[in-house]
Amino acid sequence: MNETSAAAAPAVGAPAQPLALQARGLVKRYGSVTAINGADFDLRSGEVLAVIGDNGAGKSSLIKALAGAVVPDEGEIRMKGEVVHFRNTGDARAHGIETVYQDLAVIPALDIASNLYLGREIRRKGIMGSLFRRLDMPAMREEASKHLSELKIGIKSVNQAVETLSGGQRQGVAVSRAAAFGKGVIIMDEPTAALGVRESGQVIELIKSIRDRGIPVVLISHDMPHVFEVADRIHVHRLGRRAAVVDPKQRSMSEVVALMTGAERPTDLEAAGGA
Ligand SMILES: Nc1ncnc2c1ncn2[C@@H]1O[C@H](COP(=O)(O)OP(=O)(O)OP(=O)(O)O)[C@@H](O)[C@H]1O
Repeated sequence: MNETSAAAAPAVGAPAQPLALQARGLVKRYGSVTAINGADFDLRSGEVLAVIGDNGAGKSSLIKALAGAVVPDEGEIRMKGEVVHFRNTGDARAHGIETVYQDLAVIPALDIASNLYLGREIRRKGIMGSLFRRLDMPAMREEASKHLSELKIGIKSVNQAVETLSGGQRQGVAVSRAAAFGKGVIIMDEPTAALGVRESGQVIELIKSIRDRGIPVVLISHDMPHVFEVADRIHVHRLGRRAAVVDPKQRSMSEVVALMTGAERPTDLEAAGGA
């Protein structure tokens, strides 16, 4: 167990730390399809929680509910113990939840600094900003450089257009944007799916840097080696709900895949949400 997850597990007798993000009994139906079928979810402070499951298991629907992109029909979501109601992604963002989707949502023709501050631009001080809505580009560039270097993303200039970057670097910009604003939770949906080996490795390092800064990360991934490299715990999703929470130090990759497909049954402790 690493230091951060050790910190999340309170000593015997110590008051339990509220979970960074928690859900109980979430349900989401689309007509006759039940995408989320009574799902529970627990994210501890300072951990990387991998969410895995077969195609159609309902991972994306769960994550969308946690990110405000889908409003569940039933169930409860809490942040640090407080019940929250997300009507849209803006509500979740206002609570510090940032999501990096697979399709990234970066604008290739814009430079890195503008991409980082997309929709949250810094305006110039005084009347130029308040009335004429002029952007404070120097401030945005300076801040953008700081965010990139904090995560050790090696990009020469934030004036560079995103279309000139490699896939891994683009992913780095999207992750930096999430890390710059996601003070509560960062959710990443298949961040390495479209990347090569070296670039995937860089994204895994980024996830570790974010955890090291104390921000918990939810990582949806089909890539078991990545999951086992970076996750503190693994949430196994099956048939629209949480089937188990697994400690990657206690289980092999093939066992976890068997839990995911239903070929193997979880222990009672794993089925109840793990240790
Ligand atoms: N907007 C929607 N309308 C109708 N059905 C939907 C909608 N979104 C998801 N579903 C259905 O809900 C189920 C769960 O889908 P979801 O995308 O959440 O699964 P997933 O585990 O993320 O799958 P994958 O790994 O293939 O992306 C599927 O049967 C899917 O077809």
